[in-house]
Amino acid sequence: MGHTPAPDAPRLTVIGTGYLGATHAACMAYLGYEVLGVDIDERKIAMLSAGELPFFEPGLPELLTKALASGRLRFTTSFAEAGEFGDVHFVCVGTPQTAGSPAADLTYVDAAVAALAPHLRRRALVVGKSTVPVGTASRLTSLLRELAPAGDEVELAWNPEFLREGFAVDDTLTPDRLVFGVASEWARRRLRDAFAPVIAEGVPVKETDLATAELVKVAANAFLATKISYINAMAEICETTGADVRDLADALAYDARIGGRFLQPGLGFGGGCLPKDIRAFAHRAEELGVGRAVAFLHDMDEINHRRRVRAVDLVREIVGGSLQGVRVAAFGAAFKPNSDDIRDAPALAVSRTLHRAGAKVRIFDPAALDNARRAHPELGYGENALDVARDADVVLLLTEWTEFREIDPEVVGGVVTHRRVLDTRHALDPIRWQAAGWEYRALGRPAHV
Ligand SMILES: NC(=O)c1ccc[n+]([C@@H]2O[C@H](COP(=O)([O-])OP(=O)(O)OC[C@H]3O[C@@H](n4cnc5c(N)ncnc54)[C@H](O)[C@@H]3O)[C@@H](O)[C@H]2O)c1
Ligand SMILES: O=c1ccn([C@@H]2O[C@H](COP(=O)(O)OP(=O)(O)O[C@H]3O[C@H](CO)[C@@H](O)[C@H](O)[C@H]3O)[C@@H](O)[C@H]2O)c(=O)[nH]1
Repeated sequence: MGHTPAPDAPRLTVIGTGYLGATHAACMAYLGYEVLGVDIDERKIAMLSAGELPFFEPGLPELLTKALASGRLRFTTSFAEAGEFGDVHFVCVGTPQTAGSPAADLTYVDAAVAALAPHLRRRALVVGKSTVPVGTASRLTSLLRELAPAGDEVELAWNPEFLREGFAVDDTLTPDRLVFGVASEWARRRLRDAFAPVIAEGVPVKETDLATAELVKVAANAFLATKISYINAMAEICETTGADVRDLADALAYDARIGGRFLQPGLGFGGGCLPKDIRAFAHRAEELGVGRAVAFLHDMDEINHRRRVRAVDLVREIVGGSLQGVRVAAFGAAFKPNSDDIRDAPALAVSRTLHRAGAKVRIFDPAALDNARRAHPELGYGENALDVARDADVVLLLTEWTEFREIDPEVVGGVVTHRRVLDTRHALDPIRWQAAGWEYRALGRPAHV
């Protein structure tokens, strides 16, 4: 904790202490600020106060411990305490997809602002970090001014967050950029005060209006989702022409204008962000009468979904027909490696479909096993990769954890019934697996690879 707070540094609250908020709170305390984390979930607050992280994120437990020990980080469920304590309040609550609709569910954001506002009795800045449909900030500004005793003294800004799970600490301490959506010079300066140590490291700051800041976030996620779906669309073409999407992607990536990042073909995107964000963006554009501008996002969503369908079809092909009674070893449940997050996880979607088709699926994941078990008790689970591979008719690599990449095909081969593997993430070395007598298949690659 080598950072010294500036004497006039604002005191921060972080409302919503999930993947984003807990990371933000611990990192800001690490950077020298006095921080109060606020959540309505008492269990979460008790855990965080005791230095226990309620989710898996590399590097964050250590940072949380240090931040608590410094005395600069505390947690509470009291909005009165938050209003009394904070000069700058970051709103980090969830904005999931609404059940039965593509729209973002804004009830948590509205509730958080409505709970905080009555306790804002002096000049304060409320900063939205949650991902929201454009126009939300303008609506929340009116709500704040109506409910806050300090009235016009309370301002709203938008500071969208771009961190990736698995890299959340680094992405928070050294982000690619900061985006500040502000409506006044005072708000602009206050936000700069709240990020002074990050800005001092040379991180670029883009200052803009509230609507643009809201849009930057969904535009970025829509672009990333489109890039992934683009290469997966090419995988579909490869599958019908006998071409190899792995070689295609590698060849495209040499062109610096295209680049190889987010061009990994495979089972497609999942998680608590990209899927729901592209749906909410398309929906919001339709509400605004400009749906045609981003109508392609519906196609991106469908391409993404078809990868999951294709993976199941390929399992059928590999086992030669019916899935009834087929024993499947599923390596992975999390939506990506280095995370325990199973929100819209492609891996679990495939396992669930196979289970519904009569297969006997057993899953192992290094971090997401408990979450998967809780959410899908109907599926089978094992304590390690070898355990779930025992007597399997086919092995599926669904989440590309390093542990799975490095697994010895000879050792796995010793416990399965049939040496057949489907690599949905292009994470295994086909030559090594084939040399060990495995029939190796991968999405978007010809059977002989
Ligand atoms: N997870 C990420 O990597 C990430 C990255 C960038 C942006 N975002 C965005 O950040 C937001 C939060 O995402 P998350 O993944 O951290 O979600 P999450 O579900 O992990 O956390 C949300 C937290 O908000 C709390 N909460 C709900 N209502 C509340 C209220 N009224 N008052 C106080 N707390 C309340 C919940 O109890 C929960 O702890 C979303 O808008 C998401 O799109 C997430
Ligand atoms: O080339 C690729 C890259 C990613 N994925 C998949 O795409 C999903 C999303 O991956 P990633 O973007 O790394 O994870 P998130 O933590 O969801 O982060 C995204 O969503 C966050 C929440 O909005 C943003 O802050 C981040 O910038 C944005 O990358 C995962 O299922 C990956 O397996 C691919 O299939 N191919």
